[in-house]
Amino acid sequence: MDRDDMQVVGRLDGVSKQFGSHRVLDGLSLDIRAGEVTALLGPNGAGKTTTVGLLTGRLSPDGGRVDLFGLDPSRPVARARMGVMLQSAGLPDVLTVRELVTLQSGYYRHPREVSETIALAGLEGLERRPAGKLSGGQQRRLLYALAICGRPDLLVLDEPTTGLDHEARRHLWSTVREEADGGAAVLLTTHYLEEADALADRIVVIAEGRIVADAAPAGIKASVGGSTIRCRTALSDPILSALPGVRSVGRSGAAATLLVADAAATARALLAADPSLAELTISAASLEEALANLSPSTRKAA
Ligand SMILES: Nc1ncnc2c1ncn2[C@@H]1O[C@H](COP(=O)(O)OP(=O)(O)OP(=O)(O)O)[C@@H](O)[C@H]1O
Repeated sequence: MDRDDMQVVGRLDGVSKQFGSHRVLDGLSLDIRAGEVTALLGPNGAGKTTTVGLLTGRLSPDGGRVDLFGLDPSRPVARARMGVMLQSAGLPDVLTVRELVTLQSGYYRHPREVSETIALAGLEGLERRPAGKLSGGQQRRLLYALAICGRPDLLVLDEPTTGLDHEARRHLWSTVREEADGGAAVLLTTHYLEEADALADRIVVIAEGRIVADAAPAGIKASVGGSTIRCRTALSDPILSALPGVRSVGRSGAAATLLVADAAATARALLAADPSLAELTISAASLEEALANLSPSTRKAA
C-alpha cells in the first residue's frame, strides 16, 4: 500500500506554539499513520514533547490545526482510542501493579486481559508489588503497560526506553513493533539514534520548531547526501576542508575522516591533490553523522 493511502489517525497542520515570547513550534505539519512507527528525533528543547502534547490534547496550538481521529484531541471519544506514556507520571505508591493495570483497563471499551498486558510489558512476577516499591526501570515498564492496556489505535511514547537496561529496551522494541504490525499508529520521541534506526518506519527530525527531515531511516541518511571518506593523507586540514563537497574534517595523526556530500567528487579531488594518499574507504554516513549534518548552518548548504 502506498504510504499516502495509509490511514491518517493524527494530523498537525501548520501548527505554531509559543510559551511567553518563546516560539517553540513554527508552522509544523505532520501526519501520523496507522501501522507505522514514527520517531521524533531532535536535540533537547527542539519541541518534541510539545508536539506530543498538542497531538494528545494536553496543549492547544496558538495557530494551525490539530486532528485526532478526525476530532479535536480534547474530545474524550478521540482520547479513548489513544494510549500515552509520558516521560514522568505520578503513580499512586500504594496500589500494586495488577491493581493499576486493572484500573486503567477499566477506562477502555476493549481492553486486553490484564495478564496479557503485564506479560507484554515484562512485568510478570511483579503483579503484587506496590508501584512505590518498583525500581525506576520497572516503573517505566508499568507506565508502558498502562499505555497499551486498552489496545490503542494510537500509541504515543515520550522517550519510552530512557532508564531501561539493554534487555528491557529490546523487549519493549519488539512489543512496540507488534503494536504497529497489528495496525496501531505509534509516535515515539527518542534521543537514541539506534532506537529510531532499529524501530521506526519513519524518522521525523525536528530542529528549532521545524521539521528538517522526514523519511525512512535510510532516506534520512540519503537526504543529507552523507558519506564518510576515511584515508591516510599528507594534506592539511584547511586543504581538506576546501575540497569539493567536504562538510567536516576529523583527524587522528595521518588518518583523516571526511563527512562529504558527494563522495565521488571529493575522492577524485583527493586523489589528484595527494599522490601519496593511502587506505581510502568510502561508506554511507551513520545516522548520527547524518543528523549532526542537519544543524541550521549545514542545512543551508545541504
Ligand atoms: N510549559 C512551558 N512553559 C514554558 N516553556 C516551555 C514549556 N514547555 C516547554 N517549554 C520550552 O519549549 C521548548 C521545547 O520543549 P520540549 O519539551 O517540547 O522539547 P523536547 O524536544 O521534548 O526536548 P527534550 O529532548 O529535552 O525532552 C524548550 O525550550 C522548553 O523549555
